Amino acid sequence: MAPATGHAPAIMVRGLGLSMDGQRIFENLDATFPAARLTVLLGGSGIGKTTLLRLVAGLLVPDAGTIAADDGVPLSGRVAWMGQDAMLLPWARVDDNVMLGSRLRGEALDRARAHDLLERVGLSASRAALPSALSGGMRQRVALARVLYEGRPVVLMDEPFSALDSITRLRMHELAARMLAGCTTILITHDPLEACRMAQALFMMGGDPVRLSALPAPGGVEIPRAVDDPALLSAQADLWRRMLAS
Ligand SMILES: Nc1ncnc2c1ncn2[C@@H]1O[C@H](COP(=O)(O)OP(=O)(O)OP(=O)(O)O)[C@@H](O)[C@H]1O
Repeated sequence: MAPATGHAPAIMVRGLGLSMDGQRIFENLDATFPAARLTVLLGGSGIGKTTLLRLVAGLLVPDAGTIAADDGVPLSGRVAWMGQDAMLLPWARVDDNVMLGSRLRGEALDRARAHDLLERVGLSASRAALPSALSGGMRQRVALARVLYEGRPVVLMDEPFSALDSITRLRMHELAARMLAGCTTILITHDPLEACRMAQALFMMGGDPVRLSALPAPGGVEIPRAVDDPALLSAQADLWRRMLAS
């Protein structure tokens, strides 16, 4: 099964300006998120990472500037979102949670696709369960299946694995990297290991006004990288130094 439908565009942010409650968040911010790659976005707490993702998702409207796909087609309707909280409906079964988007849009439910995705995330046996019967890691796997069910070429992930234990997190990296191949993905994380395992492009957000600085990703587009890869370990140490210095 293809991981996503539609062309995965590059996303271009140009001259972005935003203030909220009298506080300037962005001023003349530029960034380019490459097509069909997983971009990791790092940066200190409160710098504006989630706000940038919300702007890309169309959940917020900027005061100035543009956010556009490089193919000229509007981003609207081409974006899926996954956050730290799985945000499952507690009264709906796992498979119904995966198909929630179809139900909300009044479309036919693609049960076969939902079940296939649940199998791929290792949750076939739980597809009729309620979310309350699942662990945190299982809930995040349902959320991943739901994002993939949407088949959108652009996927925005706001610290999706941060609430998971470290082993489950490593497993989620395997799954997400495999299943998001071909999508234009932006992943926010505070975890240097996650950044170095997953990034095909890596940006650090910081400064006043806020800017995005490109950092070298550990090399190669094959992700996730092995936790003991020397290039990863060296990049991770470098990231820790940068984060401690910022
Ligand atoms: N709805 C809102 N109204 C007013 N200010 C907001 C709103 N949402 C966010 N902000 C402010 O915008 C700034 C950026 O917040 P944002 O959540 O984007 O940061 P972040 O980098 O994602 O932080 P963290 O890593 O802690 O999640 C913060 O100063 C925050 O207080």
